Amino acid sequence: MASNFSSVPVLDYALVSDPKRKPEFISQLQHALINVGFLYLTNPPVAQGDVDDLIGYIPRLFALPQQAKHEIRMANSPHFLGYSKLGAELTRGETDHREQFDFATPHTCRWSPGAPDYLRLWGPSQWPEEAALPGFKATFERYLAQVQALGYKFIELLAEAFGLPHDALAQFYDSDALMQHRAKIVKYPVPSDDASSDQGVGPHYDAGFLTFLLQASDHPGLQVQNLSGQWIDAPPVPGTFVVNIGKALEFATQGLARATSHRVLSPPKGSPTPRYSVPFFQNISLDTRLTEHVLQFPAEILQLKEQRGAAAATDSVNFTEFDREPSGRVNLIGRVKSHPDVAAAHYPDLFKQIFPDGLPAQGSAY
Ligand SMILES: O=C(O)CCC(=O)C(=O)O
Ligand SMILES: [Fe+2]
Repeated sequence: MASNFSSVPVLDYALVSDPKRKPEFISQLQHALINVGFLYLTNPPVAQGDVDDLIGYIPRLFALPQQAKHEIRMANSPHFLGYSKLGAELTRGETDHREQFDFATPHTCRWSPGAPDYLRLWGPSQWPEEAALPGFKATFERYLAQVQALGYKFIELLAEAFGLPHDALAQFYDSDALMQHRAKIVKYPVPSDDASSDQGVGPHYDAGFLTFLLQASDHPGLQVQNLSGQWIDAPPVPGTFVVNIGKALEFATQGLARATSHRVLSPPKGSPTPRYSVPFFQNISLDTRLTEHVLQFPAEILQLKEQRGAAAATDSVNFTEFDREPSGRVNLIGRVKSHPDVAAAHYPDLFKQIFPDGLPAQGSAY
């Protein structure tokens, strides 16, 4: 195996704006995309003041009275946006030990009766009452807009790293107003002394194009699976994002950009504080069928993939339907599996297809 990795590479975004050093960045990016599928980004173009403000809000968000969180529960939302209480989510059929709020960039739902179900996947966020957490919504929206802009820029850099014109992947997006990207604010609580599982979130791949993860406390726990199947730590590094590749981008780049399996372990028993994180998931247009967009890569770039070698078999959640179905449908199926109770309320037909025996015993709290 030519290119196994034992740590996650660190790339400095400041190089991008220095014409002399940008080629260095592009070459490091090419290596990280093809061989690792994860990287740390230092000096990201997101105001540190906004990041710090967001980090300050997170414990207060989770400390809202249970009733205030219940009012914005995900079960209210056909868009799978809102609050999920501890243990409400499944990965590989196992309960994840995390509490979370799903928010998204602004979007007006385009669905109308008779249109495909998957157009309902995007719509407005549910925000806590302004008086309960003054300034939180504005801060988080400011943060999301900056990470969204970074995401589009990063896709251009990725195209360059793969020898394509910088706008080669623009075909996967609609205009800004028609797009929606999603971010979660997550709390991994310290397990109680008698807890049997340390699954914060089980081994999985992300679904979309790129994920930009802010590790918002100093707890390690994120682990990334290398080519031989070992779990490599990706601990928090202040001032950085962890960037990784989703299955849709892997498919769109013919496997050049590697989607890498990862998981999060709960904080150790007895820790004084929980772990917090904010993953931002960059989506592609809901209507895109990936098989209809074949990118033409230079032969010497495609060769780099052959040199990488194959990844060991993994039992992480996979997304096999990508090639045939519109991306919105692939995503909707993923959401139904993760949040069956929300699906039962809003997508009863699809729910019955996927869970013919009804709600699983766990993961049905909201
Ligand atoms: O919380 C983290 O550090 C990572 C979360 C993650 O991988 C996910 O939600 O997809
Ligand atoms: Fe993930």
